[in-house]
Amino acid sequence: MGFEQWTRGGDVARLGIDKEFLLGFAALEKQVQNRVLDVFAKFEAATHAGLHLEKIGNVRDDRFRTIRIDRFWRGVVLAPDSGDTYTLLRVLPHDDAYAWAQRRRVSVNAATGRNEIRDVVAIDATLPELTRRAEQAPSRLFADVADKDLRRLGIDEQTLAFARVLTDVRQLEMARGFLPPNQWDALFGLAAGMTPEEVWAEIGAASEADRASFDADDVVAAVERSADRVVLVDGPEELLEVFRHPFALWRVYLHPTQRRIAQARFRGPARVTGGPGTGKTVVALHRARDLASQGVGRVLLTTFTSTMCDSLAADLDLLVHDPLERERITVATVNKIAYDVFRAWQPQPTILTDAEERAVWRTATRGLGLPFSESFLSEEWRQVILAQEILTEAGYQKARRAGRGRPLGPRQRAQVWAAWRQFDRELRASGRWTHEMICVEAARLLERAPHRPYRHVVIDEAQDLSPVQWRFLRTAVKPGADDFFLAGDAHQRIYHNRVSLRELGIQVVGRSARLTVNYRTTAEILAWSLGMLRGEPIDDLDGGLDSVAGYRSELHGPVPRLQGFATWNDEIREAAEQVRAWIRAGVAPDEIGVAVRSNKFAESLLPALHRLGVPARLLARLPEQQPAPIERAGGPAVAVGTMHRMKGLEFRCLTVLGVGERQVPAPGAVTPAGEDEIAHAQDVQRERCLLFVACTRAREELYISWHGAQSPFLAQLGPAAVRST
Ligand SMILES: Nc1ncnc2c1ncn2[C@@H]1O[C@H](COP(=O)(O)OP(=O)(O)OP(=O)(O)O)[C@@H](O)[C@H]1O
Repeated sequence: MGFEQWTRGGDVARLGIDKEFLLGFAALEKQVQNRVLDVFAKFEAATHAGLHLEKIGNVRDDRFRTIRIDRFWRGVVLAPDSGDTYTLLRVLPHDDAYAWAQRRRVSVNAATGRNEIRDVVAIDATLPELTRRAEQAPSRLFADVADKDLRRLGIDEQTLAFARVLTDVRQLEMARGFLPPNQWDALFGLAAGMTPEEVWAEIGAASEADRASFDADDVVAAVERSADRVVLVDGPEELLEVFRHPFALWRVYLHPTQRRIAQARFRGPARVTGGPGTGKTVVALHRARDLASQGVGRVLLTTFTSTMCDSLAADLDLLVHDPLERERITVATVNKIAYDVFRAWQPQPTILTDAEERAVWRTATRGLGLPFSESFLSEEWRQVILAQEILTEAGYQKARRAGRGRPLGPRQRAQVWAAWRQFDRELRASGRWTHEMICVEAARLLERAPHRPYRHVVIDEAQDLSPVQWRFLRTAVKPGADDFFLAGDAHQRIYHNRVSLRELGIQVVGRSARLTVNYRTTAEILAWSLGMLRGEPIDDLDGGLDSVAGYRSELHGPVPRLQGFATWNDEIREAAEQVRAWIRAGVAPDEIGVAVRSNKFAESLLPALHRLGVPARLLARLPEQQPAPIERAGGPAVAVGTMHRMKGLEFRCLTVLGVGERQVPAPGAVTPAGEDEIAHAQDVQRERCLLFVACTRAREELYISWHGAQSPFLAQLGPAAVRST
């Protein structure tokens, strides 16, 4: 074994840090982590004469080196043939580090130009057995894909030979650890039913002209193109910054599609869609930073609950280091921004609670003897009168009521208008306001103001904003390039709001991208949860229908466990047992969530879990769309909350309780079919989406139970581990 001195005439080197290195680093004990930092900070500065890279004997690729961390640990480093860009690949125990490097080879992907490392020994060892099985199998996994398409997607000769003998997607999944990663991604996309064109776009394949410039031996150029896997740092401070939050991979490594959208320049409003856990929030955060770094004007990063805003702000603090850039970004709920604008005009508005609002509608209908419920009137006001900014009865008589179901004749419209006038008078007389009225007023104020407060607005969970919130935001930003950026998923709509972006003057046509790779949830939980939505016609906010096709996860774990019980108490007992089992298995209590449909269930659950020895805290009860502080009782505790409260959160393990026929869909949240068929169908769909949202908060394990008969949403689902007690 030879030694290579690290000092190179005082040149300052650049270090690349591979995603796997950072993950390995995160798992080390603090003391060893400090040693790693020490070694590489010095390595980076190229001043420590005693440091050396060690060549490895018996290798398939002589660009691998090891570096000593301490007696036990070694780093594996990719050294360039020339130049000073070294990439930290792995941190492993001594013998494993050598074995790892001896089995592998680096190459440059022909489609993406990025670096790929494959386990040559594993590929060679697996191929004969797969070939033997393929000869007996009736069909092959990629029988329908031509060689030329595979090659265009960057599949090289060794991987092609391997792909051709695959007969089952499970074989491909098992090969994930040893095939070159970009090529594996391309094959996995094809196996998931994507067309070669879709895969081509998703892997971030380069244009023909760029491909021609790729040099298969130039691993340094390839490292520079590998931003999804390797982050390049230029000094010890940058190195320290990356190592400071080793679990937050999303800060440094983005999927090529995520990066493209986060950094793109758009002529007008743009949006990113995608299933749960595909990194839409991550894209919104990176985009907010990117826009702030342009220095063109203020950026608003917003969503509809303050719990989610708190988490956006915390993540933004991790992501943005430049105080000037951070200062340019405001993170606040839409209601809070509107409220601030409003207060400049009227300092102390009194806000109506939900219960008070219902009482005012009740008084209006009773006083006028009208045949409408409070909830019907309140929705008619929000979804039609406010949404279309209707100011006169004549305007309301002519208004389109798309999606409102129950038809209203001229006489009934006159009655609704009378009720609304009464409601409005009552509120004005008592000086009270709803959030919607504040938004409307704030929008009027901004329209008259000489300047718009923001240059860019980035909206997360856009599917749940109400029409008046959209109108307010429209007035908060000057129309133009990069004015709006929306992140959202119509399948996760859990409130009543249905909007047409086009009608609101927010045109995203041609500036929309979709993410499909789920980073949060295992394939087992995702596939099962998606089953709930299959066939549901979900509108995409833009006059079309959204689809769940192509959503997939590369993570694996157990299938969701489902169990029915005779009583609620039996359910709670088993849930407590499940939670204790997770804690015994090493899951921290605050990485566990318990979701239920109603506040009533959540509140009864908390003391019961305490009695059964489970440390638990409540995601506090507050009116919807209000801040949700977490009640803390000291120490890490399991989070108990309603399905609504689960939005924007994620847990390693999750149980969803009370998914019975009488609880989900919640009878009080569904308009009876006899009263209004369209409203009924919409309400049922929203309840279905709510259960979907709750289930997709689970990262590794999902346990669902009910008492009595199970929810009809579960009854239609495919195989999972179901038991009945
Ligand atoms: N490029 C990435 N690398 C590593 N982790 C990522 C990446 N992108 C997203 N994640 C992680 O995946 C999880 C889901 O991301 P995020 O919350 O942005 O998804 P989302 O699409 O907004 O989800 P949902 O719609 O369900 O709220 C988070 O834990 C996030 O850190």
